[in-house]
Amino acid sequence: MLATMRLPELSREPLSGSRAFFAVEYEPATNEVLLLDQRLLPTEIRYLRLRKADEVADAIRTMVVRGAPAIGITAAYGLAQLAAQERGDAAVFLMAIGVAGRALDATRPTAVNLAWAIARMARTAADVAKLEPDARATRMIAEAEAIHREDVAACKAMGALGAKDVPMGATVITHCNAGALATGGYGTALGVIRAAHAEGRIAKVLACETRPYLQGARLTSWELHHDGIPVEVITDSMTGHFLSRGEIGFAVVGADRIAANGDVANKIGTYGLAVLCGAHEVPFTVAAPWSTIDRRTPDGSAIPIEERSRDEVAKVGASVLVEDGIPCRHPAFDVTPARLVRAIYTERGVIRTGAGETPDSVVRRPQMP
Ligand SMILES: CSC[C@H]1O[C@H](OP(=O)(O)O)[C@H](O)[C@@H]1O
Repeated sequence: MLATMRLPELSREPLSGSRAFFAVEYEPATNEVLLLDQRLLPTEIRYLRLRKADEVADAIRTMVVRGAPAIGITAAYGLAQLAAQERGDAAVFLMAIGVAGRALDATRPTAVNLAWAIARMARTAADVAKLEPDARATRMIAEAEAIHREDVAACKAMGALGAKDVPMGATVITHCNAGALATGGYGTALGVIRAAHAEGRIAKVLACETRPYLQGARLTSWELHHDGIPVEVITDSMTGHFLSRGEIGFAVVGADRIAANGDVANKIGTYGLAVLCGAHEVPFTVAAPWSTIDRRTPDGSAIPIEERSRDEVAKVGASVLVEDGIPCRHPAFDVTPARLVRAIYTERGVIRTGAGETPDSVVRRPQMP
């Protein structure tokens, strides 16, 4: 694993669409997976060059890269990288992809995009297993790049749809980071915010700090500030105060898994924000690619909630907040019931959960020509 302190040179245009920064890219010339180490933001910009699938799995597990779509794309590149390294026959190739896929799948349980991307790469592996090694690798890399490109396109499509619902001159609140740092580029909730800002709809964004891992304070404010979008950081405990004073007009967050009935798993603290938005009649909305929707999960009660390390609650950097030996709980996600969600913006259309729609409503809707 090598590191560089500046945007790495790439042999082609970044698929993220940004020359400023990216969460994940693949470098075909060296067969490396490039990751911005988000654990160090905002104080240090450091890119890691990963050369083995087990390094990629560790990077997802330790949140070098995080965010539902971004970890799916990263896992896809990890499998493509392995495909370029594995020279054995079809059986050996499929065994290697299967072992690595299971290791990647075990890194984080809640974001369904991870399992979705691994399953898609496994199907490709089965299709190409009997080809010559170079041809196999080419197809696997192309599939991972397609997953990446599709995610960026989905972010822009859902962004445009969600922006239409943002009231002119709104102060918009968002929780955690559902931006370019959490996706292949542009962002889901921050995609809605970027599109609404481009249309002159946003007065400012309130970014919840998002304890305990602080993705809002460390990542969302960093992204929006660098994009010239006015942003203020508030502590999670301040949301009720600003809602009660009528200072927030719209809420949009990301998602890690959306159940068949429209229940939404997202970063811990999302449910409380949704309840407060409901109490103050502020639209609470979600933006997510279709790969986040898991129609095999009937409702939110069936979504596995990742429990992360005590230390992510008990410590911030070198500061110890909780004395050793005192237990801490750390569910990394919670579930917001569909009844509290006004709308879910996806690249396939808007699920008007506030009007009783579910993901199936979009599937059944005649697609625009
Ligand atoms: C665009 S989905 C981002 C989603 O993922 C985050 O979780 P984590 O930072 O633990 O990967 C958070 O739930 C975001 O809304």
